[in-house]
Amino acid sequence: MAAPVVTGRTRPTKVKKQANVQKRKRDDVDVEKLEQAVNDLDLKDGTYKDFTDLPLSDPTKQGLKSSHFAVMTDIQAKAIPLALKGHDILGAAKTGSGKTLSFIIPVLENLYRLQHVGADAGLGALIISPTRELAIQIFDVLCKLGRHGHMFAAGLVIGGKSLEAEKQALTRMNILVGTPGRILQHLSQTVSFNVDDLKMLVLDEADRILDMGFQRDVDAIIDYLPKERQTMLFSATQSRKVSDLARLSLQDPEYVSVHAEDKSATPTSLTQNYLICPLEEKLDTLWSFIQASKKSKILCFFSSAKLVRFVYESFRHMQPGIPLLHIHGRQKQGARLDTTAKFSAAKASCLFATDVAARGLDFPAVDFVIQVDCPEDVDTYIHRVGRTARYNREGRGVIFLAPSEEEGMLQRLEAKKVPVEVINVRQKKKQSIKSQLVHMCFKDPALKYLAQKAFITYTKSVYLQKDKDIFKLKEYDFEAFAASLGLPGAPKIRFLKEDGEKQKKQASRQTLEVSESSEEEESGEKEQKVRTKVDRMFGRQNQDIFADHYKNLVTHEENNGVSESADVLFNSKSIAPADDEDDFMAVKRRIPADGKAQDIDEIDNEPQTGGRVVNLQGMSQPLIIDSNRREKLLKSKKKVATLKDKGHKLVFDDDGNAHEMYELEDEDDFKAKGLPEAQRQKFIEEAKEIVREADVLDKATAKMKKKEKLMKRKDRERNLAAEAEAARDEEDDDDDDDDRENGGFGFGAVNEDLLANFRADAQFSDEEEDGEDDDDDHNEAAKVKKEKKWFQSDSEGEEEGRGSKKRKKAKRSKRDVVEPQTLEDMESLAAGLLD
Ligand SMILES: Nc1ncnc2c1ncn2[C@@H]1O[C@H](COP(=O)(O)OP(=O)(O)OP(=O)(O)O)[C@@H](O)[C@H]1O
Repeated sequence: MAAPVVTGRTRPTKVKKQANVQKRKRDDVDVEKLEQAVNDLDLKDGTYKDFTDLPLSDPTKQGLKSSHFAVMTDIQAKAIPLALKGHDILGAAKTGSGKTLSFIIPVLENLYRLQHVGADAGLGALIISPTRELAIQIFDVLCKLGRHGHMFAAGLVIGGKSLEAEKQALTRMNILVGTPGRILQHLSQTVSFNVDDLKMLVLDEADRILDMGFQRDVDAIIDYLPKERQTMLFSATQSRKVSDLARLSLQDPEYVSVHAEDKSATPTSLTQNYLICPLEEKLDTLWSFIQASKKSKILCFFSSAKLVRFVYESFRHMQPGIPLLHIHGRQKQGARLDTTAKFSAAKASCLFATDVAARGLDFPAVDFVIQVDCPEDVDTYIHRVGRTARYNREGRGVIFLAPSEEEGMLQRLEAKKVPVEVINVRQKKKQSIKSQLVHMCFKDPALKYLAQKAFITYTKSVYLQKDKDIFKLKEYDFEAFAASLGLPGAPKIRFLKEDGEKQKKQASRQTLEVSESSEEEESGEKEQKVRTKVDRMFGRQNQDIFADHYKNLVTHEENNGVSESADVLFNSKSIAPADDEDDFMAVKRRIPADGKAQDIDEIDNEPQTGGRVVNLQGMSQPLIIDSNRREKLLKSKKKVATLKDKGHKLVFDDDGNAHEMYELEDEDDFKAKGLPEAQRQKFIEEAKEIVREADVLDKATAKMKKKEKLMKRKDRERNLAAEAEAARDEEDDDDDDDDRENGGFGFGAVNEDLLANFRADAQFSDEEEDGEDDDDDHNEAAKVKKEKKWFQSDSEGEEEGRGSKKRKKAKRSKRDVVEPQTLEDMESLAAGLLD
């Protein structure tokens, strides 16, 4: 049977038609037997230990064998028999305990027994994963197991790939693995994507897929699916929320929780520690740890992508002696896949990651999981730390806890049966990298910018954390933290809602405003302005490393004394120190619709309306810009350019003084020159005189040139004529008889005609010169052309040759004429030559 066909990474197998037919017949018999065996399955605990004990199809058995899966794990032994019988399942088991096979095997087997195969059958099973990497991993396991004879077409749909290519392949799919967003996109956009016959729905990391982040997508997906289906949910942190069960229309689900009675919610082979580490010492500690474990495979978790990037970039600069990698959700798909592949293959490496790598990923042989930033909850902790100590391997997890986080986090861990032991850092081995980070940030503005962003996103993440017993914003020393990142000072963060209750309600991105203007905050300006996307961008940008485009814009406005325009346009809080002297992006004045200028302070105290009138210097009309238009305006480079002053040219005098290109004359001098009309007349007369003189000179020069040209031409002509004559003389003497035999077609005849040709040419040239000065090269080329033509037209040449003999003889006498000395000589010579 064919291995699954996949989109993106296709693994087609060509199976001969006949073999297929025979196989199908065998399968039919197989299916009947299997169906019977499945019905007879004993669901008592501990009945089945090995995969061979289960009634599985031959292709699946082969797949398991070739992957060296023999003994089932607890979750597999419990969940697979139930799933084979068609039960809905809520599966919970520790990380790394083999949950993937617990749903892959039933998917293959149940569809196999239903003979839900081929393009006509449509989609039979849908497996949803919260991340692309996990979807790929599941798909790989599916392919591994299915490639030994299963005929299903299986596909992988994750973001970051060609939607069109996926659309084409989707119609043929029997099993589909994907992320919620992409699956929903296909369900709503791909007309031929048929899910009416779906038999199985699987949610891996179900608690994550069912949480707030994916709620809308998942609910929409469920709406497309038939209600009659088997549904399986798996996670290491499975919940039995009634609401979730209702959402998914589970029917009498079996709750399979194999480790519920265990002392620990984490694998027993996992050693877990925590160390108390103030925020400002985190990077020193991490660096020292990496230095001490250069031969290990380490996975470090951070709370934000910016922090991951900053630590990766800065540590890389310091050459830690171990390959560094980083992964976060903002990377491109290719880079993410590349990183996961590299880290999987590496023996010793350190991967900095966000929670995008926290769930489900099965990196082989990870030695350490370091949670540099405290996770949002214990479930996240369990998933993160579960990247090590997988399937009976040993592993170690270490979490860095700030002093204020210790108590709350330990309580939460204990409540969820996660045993962690405190450890201390050996101070002797601890290295400080603060000065190096300061140096790097000073030298490299991009790194400094990253550090600022890292600081801001970290602070933001702490602010947005729901569990305020762990994350106590006021307990952190943010100044020291900023210094530890190499920053000269902490970028100021303004939290609009300080009240704890309100924080919870309003814990969304919009409630957090970031500004580096400390003065502004201290002044307690409470007014909330409508902030556009651009405003926020400007608010966040580090002015030192603004994109060039914006830098130019700002510089230009400043240079032209319209610094207020930038600020008004962007409506941003000043991110420069609010020093009156330094008016970078500080609003000086705004002109309201009635045209009366007002101080900015007055305006700021007024309630904001949608529109605003701005007078930009260098513009003839006051410009009315409402916030919508302003945003549009800013998106268009062309329009922004129209707001800029066009600039003006300066000329420098001999002393190096700059002047306007067209400067007004001194008034007295101007008056002394008389009335404008008289001045104009005088100017015209003077100009006329200059033109007249120039004209005479031009004419004389033109005449001389013409004569010179003529002389040259005549000279050439005379020389040629002389040569032709000499040649003829020779032939006249020696080859008269030969000429006659050849019908007069010999070199003599040719030269004779050539001469005639030159004559004609000379005449032609003269005529041309009367018209306009012609290019010498052109004439020369024309001559060569005519020569060629001559040599080719035999009869013409013969005739002309004979006719011109007399003329030639007459001119032979003039051959020895004295070299012309003057123009008159030349002209008379030319006249003679031309008859
Ligand atoms: N029966 C088995 N025999 C041998 N190895 C197995 C078996 N089942 C699973 N494994 C291996 O155990 C590892 C972990 O399996 P899997 O990724 O399915 O765990 P999981 O429970 O899904 O973990 P997580 O909760 O982190 O997603 C894999 O490398 C897998 O190949």
